[in-house]
Amino acid sequence: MHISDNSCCCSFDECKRTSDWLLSQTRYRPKIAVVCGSGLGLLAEYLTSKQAFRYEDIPNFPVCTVSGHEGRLVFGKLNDKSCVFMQGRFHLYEGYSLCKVTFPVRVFKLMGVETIIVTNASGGLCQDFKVGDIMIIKDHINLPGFAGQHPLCGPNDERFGVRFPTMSDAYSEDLRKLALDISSELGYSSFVHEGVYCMVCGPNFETVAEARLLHKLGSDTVGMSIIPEVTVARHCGLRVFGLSLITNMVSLEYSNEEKANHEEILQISKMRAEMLQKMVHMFIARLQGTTDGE
Ligand SMILES: O=P(O)(O)O[C@@H]1C[C@H](O)[C@@H](CO)O1
Ligand code: HPA
Repeated sequence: MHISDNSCCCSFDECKRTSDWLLSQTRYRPKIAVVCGSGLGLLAEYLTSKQAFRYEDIPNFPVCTVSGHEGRLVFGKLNDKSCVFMQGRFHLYEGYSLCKVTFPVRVFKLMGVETIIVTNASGGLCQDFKVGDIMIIKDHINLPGFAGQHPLCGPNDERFGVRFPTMSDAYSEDLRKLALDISSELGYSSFVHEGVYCMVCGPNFETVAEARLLHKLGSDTVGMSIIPEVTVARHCGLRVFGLSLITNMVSLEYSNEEKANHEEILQISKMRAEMLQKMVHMFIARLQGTTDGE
């Protein structure tokens, strides 16, 4: 029998080695981490007193291979709070194992991070959504997980979390409520929704039949990321908040001439980055229990 073993590259000791290296290179001790999705690296722009590391310079870190993902880890301050932003993430379709895809989450945990904010670009399936809308992730459908592509497969290391973690409360209700309040204060309520995100492996965009299936399953949006990160974050006890930008509407009809493409997705992300930025910044400012000394 084949037993997948993640201990090769993402064991506790490997994560600790990277975490110790980062702690030795920066005086920041962030309690908040933000993962920037496709074209959303601008979210880190307003950090003050920035200190950035290229992924290739960080021991054990994977590197980004997709455009719109800069590949930099940026530490800095937002509203007097230390934060670390990942400008670029890793995807299963790039050929990385899911333990590599989620490696930074465990490194953050060992560095003392308590809350992780994940963002991404996704295709809209819910017919009430429009391109440019923002979805607060309420729940998810882990399709690769159903098919055995799961970041927690293999021996479980209890130092990170339990063998059988619960996922029914993956996206903190308090944090979702906070984000809804902020959207209303910013006047964004007409284009901010709550919904269910579904992950596919990619890299191809969905066929019409697949899109119809995902819609029928209860997915409001579909994308190629976030869920492995969220699963590993919950496994090791981090609080999770997720935002997905609807960069395209997925075709549910054969007659639809519009086809999703990565360049347009990046264009929409850039156009809406400022609004996401405002939401994320206000959100961080209001996060309880994240004040720090450094
Ligand atoms: O990292 P995210 O999920 O934002 O990236 C999305 C999914 C694909 O990587 C890419 C498709 O354009 O954008
Ligand atoms: N499908 C899958 N992933 C995506 C999409 C999509 O339509 N848009 C952005 N990421």
